[in-house]
Amino acid sequence: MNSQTYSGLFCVFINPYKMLPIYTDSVANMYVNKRRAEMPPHLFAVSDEAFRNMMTDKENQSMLITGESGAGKTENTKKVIAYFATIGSGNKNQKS
Ligand SMILES: Nc1ncnc2c1ncn2[C@@H]1O[C@H](COP(=O)(O)OP(=O)(O)OP(=O)(O)O)[C@@H](O)[C@H]1O
Repeated sequence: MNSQTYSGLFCVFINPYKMLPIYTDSVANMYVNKRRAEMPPHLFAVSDEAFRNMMTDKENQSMLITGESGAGKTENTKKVIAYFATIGSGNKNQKS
């Protein structure tokens, strides 16, 4: 089950209110250095794009995480930070 889809630049997320195995390190590694179209819609794809743009353009990046109360903003923000920690710590899929 995937509760995420794209709408233009946005990744739309429906809060599943249950723990899905979609935020594991192995899933994170699958999104490293991938184009959007190569993988199913995911917060990690947006995160990876921001990270790559930061590294390529040497510019700070912003991510807008918005939604009504209880939509999952806090949880998703934590997942984004965890993704940056995962790829920032280096892994076999990451280009130097
Ligand atoms: N990705 C997720 N998977 C499973 N459950 C989730 C997920 N994201 C959020 N939830 C559930 O929804 C609840 C509310 O999420 P969260 O606190 O992130 O919302 P919020 O948008 O930050 O809310 P508020 O604006 O009121 O602070 C969480 O406590 C959790 O139970």
